[in-house]
Amino acid sequence: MDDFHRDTWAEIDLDAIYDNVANLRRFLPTGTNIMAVVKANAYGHGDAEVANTALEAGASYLAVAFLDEALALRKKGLAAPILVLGASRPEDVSLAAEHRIALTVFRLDWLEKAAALYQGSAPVHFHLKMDTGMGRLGVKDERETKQMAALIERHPHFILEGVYTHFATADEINTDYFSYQYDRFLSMLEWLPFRPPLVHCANSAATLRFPDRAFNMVRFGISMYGLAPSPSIKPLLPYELKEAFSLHSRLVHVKKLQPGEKVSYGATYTAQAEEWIGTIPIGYADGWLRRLEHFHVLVDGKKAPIVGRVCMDQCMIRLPGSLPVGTKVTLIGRQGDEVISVDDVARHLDTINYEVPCLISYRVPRIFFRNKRIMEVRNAVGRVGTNA
Ligand SMILES: Cc1ncc(COP(=O)(O)O)c(CNc2conc2O)c1O
Repeated sequence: MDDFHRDTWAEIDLDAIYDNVANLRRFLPTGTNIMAVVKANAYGHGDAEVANTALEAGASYLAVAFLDEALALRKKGLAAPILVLGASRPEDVSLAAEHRIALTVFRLDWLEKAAALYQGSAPVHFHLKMDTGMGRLGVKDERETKQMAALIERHPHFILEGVYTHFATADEINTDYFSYQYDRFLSMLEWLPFRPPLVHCANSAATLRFPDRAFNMVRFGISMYGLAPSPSIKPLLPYELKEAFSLHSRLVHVKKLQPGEKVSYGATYTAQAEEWIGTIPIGYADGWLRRLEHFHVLVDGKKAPIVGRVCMDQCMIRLPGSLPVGTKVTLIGRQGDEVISVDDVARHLDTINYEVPCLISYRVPRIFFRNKRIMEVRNAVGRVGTNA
C-alpha cells in the first residue's frame, strides 16, 4: 500500500463498481457475456483494481484501448481475456500472442503484414471490427472482409474469436441512426463464412436500452463507473447506478481578506467585503482545470465558490467563515446533504462525464475502498518513468 504526502486524493468505491456490474449481470440474459472496459486507467478509476472487481462481479472479459494497457494489466496479474479495442502494430502480433491478448483487426493489408511477420506458434485471437457508421475504425467492404476471414482461416495460428461494431448515437433519445447501424451490422455479419464465437456491438447505452440487441457480449464502460452515458437517457436506465469516483483535499491555508484585496494570477478576483479565503493543494496539473474557476466545492457541508484563477497545483475558495487548516474539502462527492457529482463538474466544463475522471491525473493518489474499508492506496508520483 503506497503512502502520499499531499492532502489531495481520489476515492474509488469498488463496492459501487461491484454493484454496477452485478446488477448488469442480473439484468442481462445469462448467455450474454460482460466485457469490462477498463481503458485509460479504467476511466481514471484504477485499471487493475476495477478489472479485478468487475471480474468478481460477473464480467468475463476485459477491454483496453492500446496494447500497452493490456500488457500493464498482465504485469499486474490480470489473467482474464483482454481485447485491445484500438489499433495495434502488425509487428506486435507476437507480443500480443505471447500474453494471450486479443487484437482488433480491420484492414486486409495490416493482416497480411501481421501474417508475414508472425513467427510464433501461439494462437493469435482477433476480433474483426466492422464500421457500420461510427466512422472511426472498421472494415466497410464486403470483398475485403471475405479476404480477411479467408486469410485468418488459412493461417495455422490465427483465430477469429470475435466480430464487433461500435455505435455513434446509442446514448441519444433519437434511435434512427442507432437502428441504421444495427441493421447494417446484421447485413455485414452475413459477409462472414461463419459466426465467430463472440459477437458484440453494445456499449453501456445500447446495453442498458436494448439488451435484446446485444448479441452475446456487451462492452460495459461508463455505467460500470456509475455514470449515465448521457443526461438525456439517464431517466431511461433500467436500474440505479452507483457513482464510484470522489475527489477530496484539505485546507492548507486560511486567511481573512479585507475589501478590495485580490486573489490569484491576473488578480481577477477582488474581495467585496471581509472574506475568509482557503487554499487547497489541487490545480490544473491534477486535472482540476482552469475553467473550474467560478465552480464550487464542498467544505463544512456547504458549497464554497472557487475564486480567482486555478493554478497549476493549487486553487482558492471563499469559505463560509473561519475554518481550521486541515478541514476536509470535497471537490466531487458528498458532504452531509450537499453533493457534487461527476455530472455537475462535466456540466460546468461543458463536456461529458467520461472526461472528468479521465482528466484527474496520475499525480492524484487513488484510495480504493472495498467492503467499506481501505483495500489499497496507489500513488503513481515518482513511479512515472519507472515501473509505474
Ligand atoms: C469500442 C468501444 N467499445 C465500448 C466502449 C465503452 O463505451 P461506454 O463507456 O459508453 O460503455 C468504448 C468507449 N469509448 C469511448 C468513450 O468515450 N470516447 C470513447 O472513445 C469503445 O470505444
